[in-house]
Amino acid sequence: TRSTDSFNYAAYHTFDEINAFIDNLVRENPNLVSKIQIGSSYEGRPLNVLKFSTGPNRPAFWIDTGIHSREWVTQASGVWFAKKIVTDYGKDASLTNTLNKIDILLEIVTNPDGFVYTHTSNRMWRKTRSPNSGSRCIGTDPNRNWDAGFGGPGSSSNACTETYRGRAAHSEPEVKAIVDFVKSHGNIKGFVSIHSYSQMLLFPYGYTSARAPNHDELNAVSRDAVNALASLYGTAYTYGSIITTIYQASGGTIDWTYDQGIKHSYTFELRDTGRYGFALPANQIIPTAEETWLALTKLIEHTRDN
Ligand SMILES: O=C(NO)N[C@H](Cc1ccccc1)C(=O)O
Ligand SMILES: [Zn+2]
Repeated sequence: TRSTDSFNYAAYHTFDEINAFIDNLVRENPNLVSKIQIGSSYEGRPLNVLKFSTGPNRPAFWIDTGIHSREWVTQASGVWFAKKIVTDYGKDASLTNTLNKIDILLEIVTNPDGFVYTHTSNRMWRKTRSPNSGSRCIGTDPNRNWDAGFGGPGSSSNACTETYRGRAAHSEPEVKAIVDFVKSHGNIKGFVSIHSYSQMLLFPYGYTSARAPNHDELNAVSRDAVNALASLYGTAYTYGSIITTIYQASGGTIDWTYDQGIKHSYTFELRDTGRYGFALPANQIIPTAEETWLALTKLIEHTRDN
């Protein structure tokens, strides 16, 4: 049997277990999956991206999970998405159509230093683990470190806060690696950064109340996506721009990708709405991943076809 067939998708896993899963998936699917190391974390861990591709020089759709390390249902969902893609290619018409036209790029452990820290030291760690000169406090919020309204309202200059933006835009190697990859790839058409929790589907902007030029398109696609998500287990999501739906936040991932020209940029906030929060029980991993995949499929199809 294939190792990734016996992997326990209904449990939370360590960084090493997820990296072993990644290598097994690549080995089992050499004609569909490859691993790209886009850089290294502050503490020297690999930043690994899975590439699902059936042909060269294609546009791509990016998904990242786990940029905030404590949001464990997101990395676990990323693992499930990876297995779903290799399972459904050649069987599901929509996914097969997608992968015959565009690539899917998936970074599962986007903040590995923080993720290891949540396993070893502090389950509630959110930020990176880089030191801050002049402070005893560790870490930068990787969802405030992007060069998009960087340093504006909705981020903190205090290294001891959860939303510390960092000494400069792209100061964090985990962020810089994605910035460099997006720029060098040059043909990423859709970008989704997955967080938990709140049950929301969000689109730009967070750093300004200005409407995104394609706001109506983003809103309509989000509506379709949350309706698809709810169709499975009835999980209710809200949706809208970051600043109107949650709060003002500067230096966020998808504001930067949007301003790079990636007009199909979204952020998910997965289950739940606060009962368990970041400590979502493992028995909700697969249901969460299944319903989220239905929404992701809508975003991917729209990007593929537009
Ligand atoms: O932390 C989370 N979710 O885990 N998201 C919030 C809200 C958010 C979402 C998307 C972009 C910017 C801001 C945050 O403070 O970063
Ligand atoms: Zn988050």
